[in-house]
Amino acid sequence: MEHLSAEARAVERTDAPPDAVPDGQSSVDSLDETVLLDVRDVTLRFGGVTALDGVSFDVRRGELFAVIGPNGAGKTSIFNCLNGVYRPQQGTITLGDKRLVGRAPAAIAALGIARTFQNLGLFEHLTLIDNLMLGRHHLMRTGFLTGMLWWGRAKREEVRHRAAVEEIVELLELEPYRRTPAGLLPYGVAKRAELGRALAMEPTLLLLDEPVAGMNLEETEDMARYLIEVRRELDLAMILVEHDMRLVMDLADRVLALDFGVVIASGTPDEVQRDPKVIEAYLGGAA
Ligand SMILES: Nc1ncnc2c1ncn2[C@@H]1O[C@H](COP(=O)(O)OP(=O)(O)OP(=O)(O)O)[C@@H](O)[C@H]1O
Repeated sequence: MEHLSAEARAVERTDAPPDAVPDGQSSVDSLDETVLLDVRDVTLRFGGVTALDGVSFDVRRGELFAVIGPNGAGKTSIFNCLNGVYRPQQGTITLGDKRLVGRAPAAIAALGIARTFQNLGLFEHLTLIDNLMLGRHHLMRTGFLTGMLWWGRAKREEVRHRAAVEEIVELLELEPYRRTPAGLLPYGVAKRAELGRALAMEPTLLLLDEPVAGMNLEETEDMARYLIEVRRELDLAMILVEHDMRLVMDLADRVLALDFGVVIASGTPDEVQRDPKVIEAYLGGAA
């Protein structure tokens, strides 16, 4: 299984476009300047529909980067290009020194991109712990046959993976639900378990697809707290697609706004929030 070294995960960019580094913004200034993900000029068409039209952006190591836009703007299409489900007709996507376009979803997951799903990617009949263990499947080296032949090694590997899963359970305060089948988890907890499943993959880049969709205010605030905690504890970058503007503005370091597959603004949350094009397209002139 191919894994990136810490060095290979990130390449120094010296040709960042001027709008990629906004001036005088403390939250951005404190970020690692090293680019982890570079998306250049990506165009994706479905017949006559252009879902993404020359989209470019980059995500730095440890950054929480948000993508916003009205329905049909192209947010999900970006995620599907990043994880190999869609293949753009034009453009490049680079993670560290690895080009992603043309790779299969499993190969991209093995390079360190994990994703949470809006409608939950959990196996309902499996316990929370087993769902998290499955998240680590691609990290496990012992297959059934080698497990039979080298029982001691398989056991040691299982112990190591269970310990890693328990750390995630602790981080996300999921202890009371360890043995609960995923299908019986309360909604807010299931969304957190979904985050845990993705974290169990030990990603370098986590794609968060509407992590607070359908949540009440209390659950949303809880999730925000866990995302902050994950960020503090784990060395990973996140791309957040979310309709909850308060969450985006509170958590994101930088925001990219799309409309009809075109980038209409990018910068700090404040800059994007104030951008007239965003107000018109996304907030319908209400702000
Ligand atoms: N598989 C597909 N086949 C045809 N058209 C598609 C497909 N996937 C997306 N599109 C089109 O591409 C455009 C962008 O869709 P996308 O789902 O990426 O938007 P979105 O910003 O995620 O929207 P939402 O907020 O509603 O989830 C839309 O016009 C959509 O109809």
